[in-house]
This record gives sequence, structure tokens and C-alpha cells, in this order.
Amino acid sequence: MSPAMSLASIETEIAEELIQHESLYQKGVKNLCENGITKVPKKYILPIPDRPSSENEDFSVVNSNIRLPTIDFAQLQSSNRSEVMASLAKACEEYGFFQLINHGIASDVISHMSDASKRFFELPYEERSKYMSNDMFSPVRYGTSFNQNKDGVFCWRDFLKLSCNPPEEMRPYWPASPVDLRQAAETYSKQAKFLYLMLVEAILESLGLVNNVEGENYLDEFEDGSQLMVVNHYPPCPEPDLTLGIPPHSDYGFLTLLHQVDDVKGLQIQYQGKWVTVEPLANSLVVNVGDHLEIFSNGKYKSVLHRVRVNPSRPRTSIASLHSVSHNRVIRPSPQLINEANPRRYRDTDFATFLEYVSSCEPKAKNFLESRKIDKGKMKYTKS
Ligand SMILES: O=C(O)CCC(=O)C(=O)O
Ligand SMILES: [Fe+2]
Repeated sequence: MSPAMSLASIETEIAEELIQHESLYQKGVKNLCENGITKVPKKYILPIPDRPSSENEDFSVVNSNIRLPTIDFAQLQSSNRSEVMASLAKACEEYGFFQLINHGIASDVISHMSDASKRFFELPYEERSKYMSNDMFSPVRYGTSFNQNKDGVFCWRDFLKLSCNPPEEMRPYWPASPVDLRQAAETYSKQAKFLYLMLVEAILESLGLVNNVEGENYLDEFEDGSQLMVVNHYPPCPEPDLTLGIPPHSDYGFLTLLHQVDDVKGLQIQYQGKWVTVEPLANSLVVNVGDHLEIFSNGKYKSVLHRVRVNPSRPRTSIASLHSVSHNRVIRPSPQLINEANPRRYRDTDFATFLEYVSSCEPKAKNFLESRKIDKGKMKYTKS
């Protein structure tokens, strides 16, 4: 064989191997681990500055844990709530995150959802893969990484996304197996939605907003808003310092309610320029401000970057319920929060713009929100 020919055949072999592996990666991390890997494949290895253990110029890394501000939902519902309202406002301004206790979702509703979700990821790949879809509007989507059609480096996560609005229409599309998943997800999603609406009411009040400029109750537009439940599954990872479960991102919606199943930690948030780990707190939900609430509050409340680290020995599951206004509504800073001292800081946006953005570029950090910001020099005192 001539040297040129042997080089060509080696190249073909490498290309074939890559293609073979690519189809393996597309099947998700759980499937990869079931194939008995002992090292993280190249596809998942982040460039050195993006690795969770490395320092870079933007963020320094600390291994410290953080106790997020705790908000007692029962107190928020009481007549004597000025103190907890002030804590809520401070948490949304300073951390963009808080732990919600006494939230009213019964523990058996949460444990049923957690349990059924975990059993979904234990199903054979052939069963799970029935729900794979590239359609962002599909009522059910099973997949891996962040955006598996675009990501250059994959992240160490498989997911199941369930659209929840309206629940009666969405439910028949949700996985039929495990048999109790639909029931568990419907009960949990309805209770999460109810809780979300109560929280929005408190948040609007904390911003000094009760009625919108047309005099309508603001809450009306949140009632038939969008809700997406995301079950994240992070298998144990042999080299957790080389990859991430989810890379730094902010959530696009108004509020996210997150349940960390089995108290396995992994969630880290940006706080005072450092990555800090959120300590799971039993019987609480982590609540965070999304991009839409940052825009709506004209920058008063912060949609904060967060990411997920993976664990060398324990699988981790989390259940996020992401809420916002319905997909055809425009999000803009509330006119009542714009004045001469605080000019309009964000452009109007809607879900279609977000989808366009996500599908046209690799989502990195807070890019979408950044794209909606008005340059300082161009900020005007204008309400529309
Ligand atoms: O798994 C977690 O703790 C966080 C998940 C998350 O950030 C998300 O689903 O957007
Ligand atoms: Fe998130």
C-alpha cells in the first residue's frame, strides 16, 4: 500500500469512528454510562478556561456553599407580611434566587413526581427515545446535552421536557411509561402553577405593581401563561472536573421553581463574582428570577447565571418548572417602573424572538438577555 493510500484509509477509519461515536453521544449520557465508560469522552471535555475547577478572568471559583435567602411562603400569605415582602424583594435584587419553605405542595405529590421521573430514566433507551424530538414546540421532548443539534461540546445531562399548558391537551402526549408518570406530572404541575401565581402576586406587589396601565389586574396575563417542566438527569461522572451538567445560563422565563431530588447538590450560582454551590434544603423549593422578570422589572430583579456540576458517585435528578406569559405575549419593562432616574433598559421581546435566537447561535451564558439590553448611551426616558 502506498503511503498516500494508507493515510487516506486511516482518515476514513477515524471519520467512521467519529460518526459511530456521534450516534452514541446522541443517545444521551445514561446510555453512554451503560456502555461502561471509565473516562469522560472528548466530546464532553470543556476547554480549560470553561472547566468547573479552573479560574478565568470573569469568574473565580470557590468551593464554598451558600445558604440562599429563605422565604417562608406561609408568612407571605399572612396579614403581617411586610417583613417577608422586604426579604423577597432583597432576595430578587441581590441573589436572583431564594429557597421557598412552607410552600404548600404536599410532600407525597413531590415524592411521587420525583419517583416517577427517576423510573422514566431507568427505562430501556428504546422506550425513552420514543419521545426524542427536535421540535421546540413539541409537548414532550426527551434529549441530551443543552442543544444536541448544535453543541460543539456536550454537557453531562439527559432531560425530559413536558409542556404543561393547557394540561388536559398536553397530557396525552406525555410518556405512557412508567404508567403513573402522567398522573404524577399533572398533579405536580398544577400545584406548581398555583404556587407560581401566588408568588407572582407577591412579586408584583413587592415591585409596587397591582394594576397595569390599562387598569387591568396584572395577574390575568399570567394565568394562562406558559409552563414547561424539565426533568434533568445527571448520571455519575468519572471525571467531574472536566465537564458540566449544564453550562452557565440564565432561565428565559419569569420564574423557575426547582426541586433538587434526593438532596444531591450540584447547582451553582454566580454570587458576588464567584461560583457558589446551593446547599439543598429539605422540603424547600429553589426559586429563581428569569430573563422575563428582569426585563419586566426594568433590571430591578436579576436573572442570575447558574450552572450544574456533576457528581463522581451519585446520580442527580432535578425537576424545574419554568413559567412565563403565554408564547404570543410581548414582554417589556413595566411602564410604571420607568422614570427619568431609571430609564427603559430593555427592548420588547417575545418567545418567537427567543427561539430564533436559540436556534441561530449556540446559547452561551446570558447572551439572550444581553441582546435585549439597550446601550447605556441610547437609554431614553420613554415608557413605550
Ligand atoms: O439541576 C439543577 O439544579 C438546575 C437545572 C437548571 O438550571 C435548569 O433546568 O434550567
Ligand atoms: Fe436553569
